[in-house]
Amino acid sequence: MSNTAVYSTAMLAESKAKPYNSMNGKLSQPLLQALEKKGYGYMTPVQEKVLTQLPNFKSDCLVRAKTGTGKTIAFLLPSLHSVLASRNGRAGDVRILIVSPTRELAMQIKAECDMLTSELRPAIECHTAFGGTKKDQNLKAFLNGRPTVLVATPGRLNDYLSDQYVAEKFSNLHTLILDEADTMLEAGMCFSATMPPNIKPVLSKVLRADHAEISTVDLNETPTHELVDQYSVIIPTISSTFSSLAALIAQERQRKPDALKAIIFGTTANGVGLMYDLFKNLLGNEIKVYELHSRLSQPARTRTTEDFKNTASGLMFASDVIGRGMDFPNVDLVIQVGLPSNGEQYVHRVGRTARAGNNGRAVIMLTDREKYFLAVNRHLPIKPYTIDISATAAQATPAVEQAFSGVEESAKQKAYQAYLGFNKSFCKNLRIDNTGLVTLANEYAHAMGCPEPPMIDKSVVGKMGLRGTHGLNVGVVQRAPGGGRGQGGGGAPRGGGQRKPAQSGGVPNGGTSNGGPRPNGSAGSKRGGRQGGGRNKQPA
Ligand SMILES: Nc1ncnc2c1ncn2[C@@H]1O[C@H](COP(=O)(O)OP(=O)(O)OP(=O)(O)O)[C@@H](O)[C@H]1O
Repeated sequence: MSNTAVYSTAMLAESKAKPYNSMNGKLSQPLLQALEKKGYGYMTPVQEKVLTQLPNFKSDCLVRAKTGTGKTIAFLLPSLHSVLASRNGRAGDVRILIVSPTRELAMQIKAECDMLTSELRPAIECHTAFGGTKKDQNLKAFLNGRPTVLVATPGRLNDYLSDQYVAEKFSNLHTLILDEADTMLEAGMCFSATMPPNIKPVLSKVLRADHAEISTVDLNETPTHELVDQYSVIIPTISSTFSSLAALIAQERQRKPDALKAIIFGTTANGVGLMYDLFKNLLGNEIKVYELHSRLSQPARTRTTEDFKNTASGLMFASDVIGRGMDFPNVDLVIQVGLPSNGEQYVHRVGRTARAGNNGRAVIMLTDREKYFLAVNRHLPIKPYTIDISATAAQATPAVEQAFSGVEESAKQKAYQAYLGFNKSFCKNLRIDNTGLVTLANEYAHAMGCPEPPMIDKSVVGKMGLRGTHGLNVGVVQRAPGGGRGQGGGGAPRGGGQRKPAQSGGVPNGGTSNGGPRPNGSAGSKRGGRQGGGRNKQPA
């Protein structure tokens, strides 16, 4: 399903975009036929520039264009065309390697590639390789098949390349594409909406010195889309987060009572899981509520991605596994709760709405302490939210408290721990010391309805550098078998949070691996597929 063809074709035609049929004879005919079948009659600006301004389709190239403007097709078309035109290399070799920062984006790129190659006879194969899936099965299909195109995430790609036999299949590589290159290079052709200056020196290792540079973004212009109205809501303290979010969602739902489709980003996977639990209790009878983050099993992530792509309305609570590149049709609204890691992350999240020419809205909700983000990122077109939601937030408090009484204590414990871990790295910006951080986290716990601060395992406290900090409830956290998240779903407290004497020293099952300042951080598994912690290399 796609919202884009109808809009884009009309809008692109109106804006005098170049029609794809002008590429007859220059681009492989079956590729053009596939575009026509899909209803993509005109090039988006980035596609036009890549297809008409590159010295040739084999040129190294750095491309920068705003989010949601069709970069995927812009890199797939020239690389597919030139591989089809060259046709040398052994059958079964990978000719185009696309490195993607997340699994969800890898699957989306494969879908776009399959669409473009659907008219080719014989067909060419596009494979994926990413974590959370059965490696042996994927590898067998990869080795026995003819994976002309491979879309991979860095960890699994590294696995493949470290096996010499498997690496052989890459020896005739024609094109390397780094999608979302700025994240990829923290870790051919490079494509991104943002390009922080510290990435530039690394680019010279990937691209030839004479590489082409294509940008559809004025360098002084903000990379967010002009079609997104962006607002900030400043709340006095963290303790009103949940009631303010409830009030904000209620306010935004009034704009589209029957069919709001929104993504709500949180800062950590477990914090997102908690918001999902809360809002499922609060609004689950009125609107579909989804969660997507790294603590879910891969099948659950894949299913939710598909469901949310296809739904007309719903609230998706998400971490940065879908912060970049993901194309969910018709998202009306993006809400960010808490600090994004930086301005680029803010921009990419906002880019999940107003895609392919649709309008969208974005709201960032920050506490008074966190509002420095707006000053630091003054170039972003964020205006104060036009409606004062403080009164409705106060009215929403009893319902939020009631909904929290049905949320598992272990979910609150994990969200609390993740909050500490995430904000530890922002202490300086927030102008707080360790005691101040714990005070904030305890306010957050209070807002979740915890009568006292949830217990933190003493080893986690050590890893976070919070040993001896006043206000922490330190002990040895025991997880229920299987990682501490129950299988049932009835909301009864279980799992984490049982107290044992701190000196007993037993390392809890899976509870200690994410204590540091990395976003999205503590362990657990959950009904509906939330997983045990620590092993996931994916962001968020
Ligand atoms: N020429 C076109 N005509 C109509 N729709 C198009 C065209 N090109 C791309 N689209 C559609 O526009 C949407 C956005 O494209 P895409 O996901 O490639 O954006 P992007 O620039 O990579 O965004 P991001 O920076 O967020 O990764 C997709 O649904 C895609 O299929």
